[in-house]
Formats: sequence, C-alpha cells, structure tokens
Amino acid sequence: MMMKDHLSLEQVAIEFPAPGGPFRALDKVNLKIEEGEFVSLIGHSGCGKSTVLNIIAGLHRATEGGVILDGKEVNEPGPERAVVFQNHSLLPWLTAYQNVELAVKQVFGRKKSRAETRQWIEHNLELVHMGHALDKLPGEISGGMKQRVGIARALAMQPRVLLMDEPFGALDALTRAHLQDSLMEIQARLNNTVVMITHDVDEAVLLSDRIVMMTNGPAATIGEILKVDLERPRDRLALADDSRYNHYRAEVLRFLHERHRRSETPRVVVDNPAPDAEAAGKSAA
Ligand SMILES: Nc1ncnc2c1ncn2[C@@H]1O[C@H](COP(=O)(O)OP(=O)(O)OP(=O)(O)O)[C@@H](O)[C@H]1O
Repeated sequence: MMMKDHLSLEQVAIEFPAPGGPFRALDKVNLKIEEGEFVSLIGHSGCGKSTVLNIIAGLHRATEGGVILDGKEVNEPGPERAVVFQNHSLLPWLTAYQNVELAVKQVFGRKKSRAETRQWIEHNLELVHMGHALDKLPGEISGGMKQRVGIARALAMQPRVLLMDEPFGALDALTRAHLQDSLMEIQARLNNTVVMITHDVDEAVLLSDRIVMMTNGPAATIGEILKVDLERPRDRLALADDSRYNHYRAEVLRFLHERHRRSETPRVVVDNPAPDAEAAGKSAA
C-alpha cells in the first residue's frame, strides 16, 4: 500500500482561560499521520485527548503551532474532517435516511443528482448494516444502531479524515465488538484515515496501526507511540491467544499504570470479550 504523510500536528499547544491565569492543556504535541492510517489516542481522563481531536476538527484553535492536512493549515471545521462523537448526535425528528441526507446535501449540494444522492445515502447505510432501517427514527432504534447511523453519516461525507471521540464508549461489550469489526471491515474497503480516542486498551490494540499514548496534563503531550504490527484482517478471537497481541496490550497498560499513574483511579477499560477475559484480568483500574 502506498502511503504518504497527509495529516500533521506541529508543535501544538493550547491554553484555556482560567481564573488563575491561562491553563495550558497541551504542549508541544507533534504527530504525523499517513493516509489510510488508523491511529488511536489513549491516556488518562482529562489529559487532553478530546482537545487534540477538536483541534484537528477545527473546533478549537491551537494557541501555538497548528495542524496541516494535505499541505493546508486547518483553522476551521470542514467536511473533509468528519467527526463521530460518543453520543451519536442524530437529529431525533429525522429518520436514519434523513439524518445522512442532511450531511450529504451539505457536502455535495447539487453535485449529485437526486438519484445519485439517494443511492449514496443507501450505500453508506448499507455499509454499516443499517440498510433495513432507513425509515426509523433515532428513538426507534438501539444505541448501537444509532452509532452506526452516525458512522454512516460521517462516511457519507467522504471525509479525508474520520475523527472519532470514543465512538463505542457508551455501548455494551458485545455491541462494541460488532461495531469494531464493522469499522475494521469498512476501513479495509475505503482506506480512511482514522483518529480515534478510546479508553479501551483492547480496542486500541485491535483497531490501530499506531497507539499514541498521552501523558497527564497540564501541558500534556505525547508520551510514547506504539506501532501495532499485526497483519490485517484481524480476528479478535485468534488474537486473544496471540503473544504479540498480549505484548502490545501489556505495553499500553504499563504506560498507563506505571509511567503516568495519577493519584485517582484512571478511567481505563480493559474489557476483553474473548474467552480468556477472566485470565487476562477484567479491570485495569
Ligand atoms: N473549553 C475549555 N475551557 C477550559 N478548559 C478546558 C476546555 N476544554 C478542555 N479543557 C481542559 O483541558 C484538559 C483536557 O481536556 P480534554 O477534554 O481534552 O481531556 P480528555 O483526555 O479528552 O478527557 P476524557 O478522557 O475525560 O474525555 C482538561 O483539564 C480540561 O479541563
């Protein structure tokens, strides 16, 4: 696969106004992401993961440094960077189809004919296995299904970068596993560049090409980057017994627990749906 650098964070720092003077949440964040790469951000609660994602999304402006996407500086939100949040954020009065349609019309306007628009919306909902529920309202479908629609909406914008802020965090373990598998399948087909925040160590290892581990704030930065050299497609059951998989998992846990331990209990989920979950230890906290 041909890969080239296309997204880079250069010397990113951000300060938020605070009563005692500016609060420096991030400092000297440097990261280069290649096209088609799947990168996850992991770190203790409050270290600044969402802030990094929001800066890439153009929702926050860096105080110092900046983000370059395909040679252009990012300074506002744009459809080439679609965001999927933890809580779906669908409009409740619109059906699954109409929620995706809204985004498609915003991005493509009149560039697609009516027939093409319809086909494109259906295609994206089918990608996430929601082709059977086009006319359902968000209130009529489960949390996992809503999240699928949110992902379809983001994919339908044909973004160059897919930004996901704990997209499966609110779901039960089984639904989460299904959606992780769907996401891997879609990414293999479309070769999207993905930046995903997660608190789930298994999710990070299973999905990522690289895991970016952040230090605690204030002035949080990238502590270590772990390259996950596991061939794709990846199979969660086969990997549960794979020593390399367990090594990567242990590396992330070591980083979170030894190097950057906080006095309070870190919000880290180790929720392995594989049969050896008992042996591996249910909770990282
Ligand atoms: N708009 C803001 N104004 C002031 N401070 C902010 C703002 N947004 C974030 N912060 C602060 O910046 C730091 C990083 O927050 P952020 O939400 O990015 O962390 P996080 O790693 O995503 O946390 P979590 O894992 O709990 O979601 C925190 O100390 C937070 O209080």
